Amino acid sequence: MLSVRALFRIGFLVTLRATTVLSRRRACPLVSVTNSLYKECFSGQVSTMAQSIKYLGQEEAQQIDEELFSEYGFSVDQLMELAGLSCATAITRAYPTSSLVKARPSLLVICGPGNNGGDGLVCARHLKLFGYAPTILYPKRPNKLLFQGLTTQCEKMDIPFLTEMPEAMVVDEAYDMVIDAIFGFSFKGAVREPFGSILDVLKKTTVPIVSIDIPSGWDVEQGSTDGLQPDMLISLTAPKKSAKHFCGRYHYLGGRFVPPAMEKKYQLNLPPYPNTDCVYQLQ
Ligand SMILES: NC(=O)C1=CN([C@@H]2O[C@H](COP(=O)(O)OP(=O)(O)OC[C@H]3O[C@@H](n4cnc5c(N)ncnc54)[C@H](O)[C@@H]3O)[C@@H](O)[C@H]2O)[C@@H](O)CC1
Ligand SMILES: [K+]
Repeated sequence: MLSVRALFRIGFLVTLRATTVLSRRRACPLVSVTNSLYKECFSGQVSTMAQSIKYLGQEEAQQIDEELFSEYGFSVDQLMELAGLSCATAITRAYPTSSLVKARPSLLVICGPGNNGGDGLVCARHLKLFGYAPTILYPKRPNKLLFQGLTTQCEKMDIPFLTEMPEAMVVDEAYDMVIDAIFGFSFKGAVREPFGSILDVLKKTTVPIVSIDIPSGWDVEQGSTDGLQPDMLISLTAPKKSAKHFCGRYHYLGGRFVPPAMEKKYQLNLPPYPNTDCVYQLQ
């Protein structure tokens, strides 16, 4: 026989899971998003601030990226470290370990073949340092020292790497959430394998999905009508146009590395990051 206390605990866990699922499955008519709906998504005090930020198109995002390296002298690994750290920080704010339902705070980090995937590797490493138990799926690894180094760092931190994508039911059973670091602002066209199958599985899962920079598979500017519906989006540098179609619970800005001259040139209107914080909650 179950004690009254045990019944209460089961009831609490079921309600918590149902709330998460409902929030993930919340109807969001992406194609017909209008300005007023957008305002609804961005309700509350921060909405005024959020609306003044510039939403970048794909080419502009790539131009800024290129300029950070060519004109401002940054290196990729420098910015990737800051981007990944801000992602791990934002995740810790939105989902503190104490709020997670599994006995271990288990996260599945799925990394893609470009720099978005690199952000995912850095994020996983910091999440491990913050007390989470990340596992990484990294099916297409670029043959570059930067990514080999990031992979070694994770291996040396005892972060396990999966060899294949588990089924949706297994993901829901084993993990508290999925970090989507598959594609960022350079994504274009129809999704190629193995990522098409991975995204199909993700669409069937019910645990919250956290997307880094862009929900993977979404058009960078237009969003997607039948794509992922992440619970959290972490925009890096500045949100991209597709972020206007994001209807999850949490939207953070990260990547506090934009020099003021560049912010002015592109009229980014970034919000004031509080104190020394590397993230800003937009929603
Ligand atoms: N300037 C910035 O703001 C910074 C950007 N960073 C990250 O870098 C990301 C952009 O990185 P990248 O330019 O490497 O691009 P992505 O990481 O968006 O992806 C490029 C990779 O995806 C593949 N790909 C593109 N379309 C595909 C499709 N339809 N099917 C299958 N594969 C496809 C490409 O072949 C390439 O290997 C940003 O979104 C952000 O996450 C950070 O690392 C550092 C700072
Ligand atoms: K992503």
